Amino acid sequence: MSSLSSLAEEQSQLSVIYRRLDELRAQLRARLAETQHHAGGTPEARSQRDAASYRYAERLAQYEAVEQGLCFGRLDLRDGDRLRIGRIGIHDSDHPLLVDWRAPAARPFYVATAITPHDVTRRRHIRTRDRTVVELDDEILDLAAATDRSLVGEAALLAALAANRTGRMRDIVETIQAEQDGVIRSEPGGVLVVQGGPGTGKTAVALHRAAYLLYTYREQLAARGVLIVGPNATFLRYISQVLPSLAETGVLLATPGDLFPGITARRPEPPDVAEIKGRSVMTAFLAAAVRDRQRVPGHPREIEVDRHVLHLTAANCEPARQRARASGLRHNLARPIFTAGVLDALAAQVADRIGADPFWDDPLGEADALTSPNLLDATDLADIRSDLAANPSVQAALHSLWPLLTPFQLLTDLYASPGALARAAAPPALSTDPPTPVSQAPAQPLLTPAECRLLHRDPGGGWSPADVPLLDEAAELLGEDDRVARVAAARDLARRLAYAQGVLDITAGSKSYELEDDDEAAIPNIADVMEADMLAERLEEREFRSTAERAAADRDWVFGHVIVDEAQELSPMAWRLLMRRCPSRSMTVVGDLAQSGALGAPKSWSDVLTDYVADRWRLAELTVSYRTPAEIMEYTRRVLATADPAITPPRPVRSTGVDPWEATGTMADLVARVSYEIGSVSDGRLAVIAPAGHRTALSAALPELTAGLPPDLEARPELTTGLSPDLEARPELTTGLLPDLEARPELTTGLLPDLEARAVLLTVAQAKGLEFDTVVVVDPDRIRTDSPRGANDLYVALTRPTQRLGVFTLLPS
Ligand SMILES: Nc1ncnc2c1ncn2[C@@H]1O[C@H](COP(=O)(O)OP(=O)(O)OP(=O)(O)O)[C@@H](O)[C@H]1O
Repeated sequence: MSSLSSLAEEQSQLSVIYRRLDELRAQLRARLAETQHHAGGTPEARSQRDAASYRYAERLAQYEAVEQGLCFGRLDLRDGDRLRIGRIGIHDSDHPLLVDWRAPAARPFYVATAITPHDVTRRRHIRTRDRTVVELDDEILDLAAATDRSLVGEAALLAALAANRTGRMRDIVETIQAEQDGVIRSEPGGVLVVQGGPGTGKTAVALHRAAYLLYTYREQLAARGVLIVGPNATFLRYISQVLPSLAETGVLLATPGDLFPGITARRPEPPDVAEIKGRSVMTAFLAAAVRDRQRVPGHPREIEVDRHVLHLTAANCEPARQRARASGLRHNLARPIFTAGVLDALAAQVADRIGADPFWDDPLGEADALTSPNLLDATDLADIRSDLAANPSVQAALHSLWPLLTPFQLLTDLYASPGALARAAAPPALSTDPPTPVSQAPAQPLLTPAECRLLHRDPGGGWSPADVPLLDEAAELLGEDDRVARVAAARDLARRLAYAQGVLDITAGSKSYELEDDDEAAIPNIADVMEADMLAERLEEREFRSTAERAAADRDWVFGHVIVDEAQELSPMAWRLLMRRCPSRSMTVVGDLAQSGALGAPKSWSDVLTDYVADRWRLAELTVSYRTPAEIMEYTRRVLATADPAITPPRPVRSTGVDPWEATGTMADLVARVSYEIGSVSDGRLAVIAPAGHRTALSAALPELTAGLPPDLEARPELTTGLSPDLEARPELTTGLLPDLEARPELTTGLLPDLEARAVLLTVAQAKGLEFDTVVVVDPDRIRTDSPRGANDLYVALTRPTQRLGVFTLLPS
């Protein structure tokens, strides 16, 4: 019970903090208006203004985002000092009013105990509603009264855990526990693996770690950005409010399907196809597919050029192919070497015809006999070559032998051709090039004929998430022929240099007329301090874009830190892609091996990481389940034992006194059960988790389960945009969030379940990482048998509720 005087004291201090926040917001609004008021000016001035505007808007968004729960804690220190802890740091002149939760000074709020008090005598949790203090919860850190309780701020924590869910994840900044704090504040270098059972706060910790790293290592990370990878778009929507509420906006949230700029890969695909595409052998498979596009004619081909019939043969193309391959350049970059070689061979044929010296072998013409048999000189040959290069028939022949390829074209052609698939899969020993030494044992094919058949598909229809790492691998193998872009950039630089030189000439020229006074002559002129190239660089016209936006658009972008959530789901090929985006290997890998539903899932974290960092990674384990009450945890034990007997389930922190129920019956019985649960969930959320095969029947029987496509969709346009209404109204908070969904609303219609609805129908894959007050799992046996990793899927489904669990077996109708 909070005493009235304590409440009044906290209220008065809270009002001071909010007053200061209002002042800071007003200052920022004024500065923002000032920069937006100016228009025109030099490109440099415009660019600087845009950057300043962006900074002010971003800061303002941060100040707006912390309105709720701005101050949530107080530390009373042994020396009599008091620190108030909040979502951001706020100063009044040089006096700190509020300490940012990420600052070192705030750390004791999360880790101090009676036994290790860190100079804290009292920790106070302050609950507020809007700008009013509603409750205080004090812990006196007194060794005499110490118990072995391991929870920090237990009352506040249990209140947070018991609260109804909203369909959106909340931040946990007020009640972070000591083991979680250790992970959040771990240094950014190297790979940190965070392993923990369901509900141990892995996602929460990952998001708070991103906020912590951006705060503590801002210099280092702001320019390169932080990437957070989550399993699917529904999950990203679920977590998308956490970072803005922690006043951090500069993070790119993406699914693996978003990681190839220019496409949003959402094409559904059978798990066995995705599994094949995810195998590491696909690296060799794609390399073989690229080599297969570097051809020499199987049969001699004739090309007619200006009435000459020229011959393209394996013999005259093979040296060119070998030279191009030996260059070590990537396919598109090596192409000029190949085309040059073939053009030389064709030019030689033309030269033979038109330049042959008829008297070369004349026995009387001794002088002739010593010279070349051909009358054409090097210039003539060069002319012939360039005529040939411009000839459409020659161009078509070169294209068919060694085409310029995009990753999209390579994969589209490969999937569409059973022959190309078979050639790419052939064991290296059977491929003709390069020849394998006879002594070497013949290698296995990379894929079986049946697996190749699974990959076969017609062009069109979009890309699946499993295609994305293959597109990325293909981009690496093909390389980009950026000669045209480089020429354009050089021209642009020349233009800017000429302009800059003109500016300097004018200012230098004007100096001699204007500056007669010695004092004025001492004032440096732009021409004195800047060379033309420097000025040209500063005049570079740049559209201002945030780090997250630039990162999302650039395949070669290298992130400062990468956080992977539900990391157990990623395929070896997806890891290759992610490692390319983070050569520094500053990564946080968060997951639970026992929850993996993917075919070909890793058995250990070493399996995933050894190829990239050997054994140089560190492991942190989270052992306490905050989500799942003891009764439900106990019930799931049996399933976990079949999924992976070696795994110890996490320890629950609370119990609800409500045991899970089990029932068997018809669809009508299920409807009655679910309707009852919906009625009793009050303002919380319920999910029915069922095998995909039951989807149609269940949505017909239970229309209140929105099944991803709410019946009143027209009345709720916000559901079709992929952004929640509040984010739409606040574009600054959406920077980098779900950019693809914004641009492609059709993808969200019916594909993203509405988690904010009272009740929703989901498959296990859709429910991964989410949680609800009540969950009804339908047909557990079918979930178990639907996939080779069905026991893991069932474990995931059963561990989604925070309060109530029902398990219903449907009788066949
Ligand atoms: N310290 C904490 N204070 C308050 N709530 C917490 C705390 N830690 C975790 N939670 C809550 O517990 C729930 C589970 O957290 P989270 O989703 O991060 O777990 P997870 O380990 O990622 O689970 P899963 O593996 O099932 O996806 C969330 O509602 C989260 O807010």
